[in-house]
Amino acid sequence: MPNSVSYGRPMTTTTSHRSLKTSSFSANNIVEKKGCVKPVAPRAAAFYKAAQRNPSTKAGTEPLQDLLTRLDEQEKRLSHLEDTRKSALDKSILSQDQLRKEEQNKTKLTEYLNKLFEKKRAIEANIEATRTRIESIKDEERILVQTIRETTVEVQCLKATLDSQQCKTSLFERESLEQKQRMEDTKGSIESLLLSLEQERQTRHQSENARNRKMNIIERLQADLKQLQRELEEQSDSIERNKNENEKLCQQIKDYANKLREGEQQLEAAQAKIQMSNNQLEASRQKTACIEEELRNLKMEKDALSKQYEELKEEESCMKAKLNELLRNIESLSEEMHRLKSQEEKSINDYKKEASRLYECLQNSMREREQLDSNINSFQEVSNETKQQWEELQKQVEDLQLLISQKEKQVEDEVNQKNNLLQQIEQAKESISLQQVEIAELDEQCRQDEITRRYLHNLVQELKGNIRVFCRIRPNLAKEIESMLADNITSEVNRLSISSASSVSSVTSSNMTTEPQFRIVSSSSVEVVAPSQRSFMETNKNSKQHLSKWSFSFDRIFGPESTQEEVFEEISQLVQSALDGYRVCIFAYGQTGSGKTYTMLGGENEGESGVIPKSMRKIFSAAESRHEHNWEFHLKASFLEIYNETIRDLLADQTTSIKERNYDIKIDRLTGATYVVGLTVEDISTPQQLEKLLRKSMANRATAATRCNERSSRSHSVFRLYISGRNKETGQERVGLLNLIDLAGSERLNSSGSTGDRLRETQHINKSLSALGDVISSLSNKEKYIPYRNSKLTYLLQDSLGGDSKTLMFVNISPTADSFQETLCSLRFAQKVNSCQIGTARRVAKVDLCAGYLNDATATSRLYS
Ligand SMILES: Nc1ncnc2c1ncn2[C@@H]1O[C@H](COP(=O)(O)OP(=O)(O)OP(=O)(O)O)[C@@H](O)[C@H]1O
Repeated sequence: MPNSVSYGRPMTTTTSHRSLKTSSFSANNIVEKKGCVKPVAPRAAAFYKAAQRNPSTKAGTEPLQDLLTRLDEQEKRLSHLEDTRKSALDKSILSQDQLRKEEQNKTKLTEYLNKLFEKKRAIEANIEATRTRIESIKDEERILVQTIRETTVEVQCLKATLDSQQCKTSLFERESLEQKQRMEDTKGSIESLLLSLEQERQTRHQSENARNRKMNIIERLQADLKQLQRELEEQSDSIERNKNENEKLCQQIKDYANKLREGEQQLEAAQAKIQMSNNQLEASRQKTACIEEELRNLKMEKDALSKQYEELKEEESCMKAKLNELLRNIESLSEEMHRLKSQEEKSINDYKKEASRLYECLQNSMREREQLDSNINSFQEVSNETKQQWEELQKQVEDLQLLISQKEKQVEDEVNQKNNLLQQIEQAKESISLQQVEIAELDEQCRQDEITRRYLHNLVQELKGNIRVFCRIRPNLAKEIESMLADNITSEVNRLSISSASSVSSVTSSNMTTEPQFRIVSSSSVEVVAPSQRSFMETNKNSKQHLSKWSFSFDRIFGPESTQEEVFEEISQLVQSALDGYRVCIFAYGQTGSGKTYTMLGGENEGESGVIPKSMRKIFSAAESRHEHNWEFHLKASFLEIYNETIRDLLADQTTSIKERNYDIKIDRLTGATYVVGLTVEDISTPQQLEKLLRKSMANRATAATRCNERSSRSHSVFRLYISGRNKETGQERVGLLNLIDLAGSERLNSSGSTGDRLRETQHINKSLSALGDVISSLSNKEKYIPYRNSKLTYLLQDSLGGDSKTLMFVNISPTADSFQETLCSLRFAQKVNSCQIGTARRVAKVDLCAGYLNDATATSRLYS
């Protein structure tokens, strides 16, 4: 036996231990490949016994014993290691068996994979075959598409034929329309109708022939269409067959795909098994690793075993590599399988798409066919309609013939009626011409009347004198009556009995010692009775004027009971004369509170409107009535205030610049017309516009209060209305000017008690009023120089105060005792004015160029155009 050991000669004690160690190491070296080791412990025991038997060695027994014990221990350890090695070897054998089994499995798997490859190859072959089939189907499809295209072309040709046919039909329709038109033309006369009917019949005959020819063409076309329909049906059958084949192929592809799916499943199962073997291999690897760990502890003693184990390991790694290669192969295979599968799916999808496209083509061709069918139907309908229309036309022709005969009758009747009407019109014309002559005569009479009226009016004016004075006594105001009662003055004002204009009347008072008394003797004269001598002397100590009675004569006296209407009635002719081209000036003169503004503008209540609004209404209505006689009037107005000899524009927007503006008065040298530079002159075409203008001017009037009254009473307000008229018929032109002036209060300086600014105001007022008196007196005296320039007021009214103009002055009287002295002054001033004779009024007409008044291109156009 190779594992038997020969120890030779016995060793010395000193070297025995090392020898033993060496022997023990050598024993390790004699481990055979199969793992068989000879036991050495019994030999140590024998050696130990022999040593005990030998007395010479007795002294050295104890260390030997120790050695032997250790040797025994070593031997035990060795045997233990031997056992471990054996078990490891067994395990290794076991793992080798497992590996072998795995190898077998692998070979089986390889075989299985080979089978799978074969299957795959078969599937590939099948796919290839399917592809070739698909190709052939595609070819068939191409042919089919070609056929469809050809069919489409044919259908298009057919459509074109149909279109041409439709064109022909429309031509036919047009022809029919033309015929209709011609038939309508024949309505003019029966002869032409009969002629055209004859033509129509011929045309109809021709068109019937044409229609028959067209019908033959249509029938031929219909036969062609039927033939095409049959071909289309055949093609659709072949398409249907192709479709069935396609479906079958789809089914086969589906089966192949199922088989492929099964193969994949099997492959997956094999992969799962490989995975299990891998797991087992991994487990055995772990166990081997454990053994390696143990062996590593004994690596010095178990080199041989390690070597063998290394060899095993190498083998294992080889196996692993093989296994990995196998796995890789499997993976590549599965990838290939996937790729093939995706390719397959793609080709299936492509095929499906192609099939759906083919199906769509089929649908389209079907639709086109339906369209063609419907076109044929519509064409048939159209031809039927044309037939119907033709019949209707024939019927209409008959109806028209009937209608024409009826119309002829109607025309005859109408001609008779027309002749009758013409006769009537002739008669009417004659009567109209007679009436026109009458109207012309009447118009002429009217014109003559108007001329006479104007002549008479002017004659009256001249007789009355061109400056006239009206006196107006206002009634006592409520507050005045109250204050008189409070002062225990028994006023008999309420019992005033003022006679009418014709009868003598008196304004009496029960207490004659305090109250003035107005006694209106006639419509043109008034007596003023002074208050008591005592009270009069008290207030006017230095005055020698203590007469108890004064008589005054004016053109007209208006008592307290006189209404605004009565007053205006008296002046309306004067106002109206402005429309006839006269310059008219109406003043209101009197002390503050005497009723000037009431007379000129009016009171606060309705129905109390004064001269200005009433004049405007009169002018508007007169202009309207003259419109019938071809007169057209154009009105413009300005409104200004003269305060402290300064002009203020009452129609201007009261901005600072305008307020502080110094307006200059200019005279147009050619016409003699006065105008204020920069003054607002507004067009007026309605009474409403005038009302608006008056409201604006009132709002603009200064309102600084004085002890006597408001500032408005301390300024002169001048309203000017520029009138230009033209007769459209005769071409006559007239320009008139109406000045309506509310003068400032005429009270004397001491009575107003003014000082400072108020004193200056009063001085200015007195100056301007005396300037007015001077101008009137100069005019009356026919002086060479008329002092117009002494005040702004007279300067402004220069063109309206003079020989050519008409002037009226209201002298307004307050009935209170306090105002007696002022009343007297006012009456005296008015008396003076009334005694003046300032010439004959003259109408201003544009044709009257010699007068040169208001005819220049500058001032006149500014004011009147
Ligand atoms: N005829 C009249 N009938 C009724 N009331 C009148 C009449 N005349 C004037 N009055 C009233 O007398 C008052 C003073 O009149 P008004 O303001 O017209 O005087 P005036 O002379 O214009 O004064 P001023 O110079 O301050 O403008 C007003 O309340 C007015 O209504």
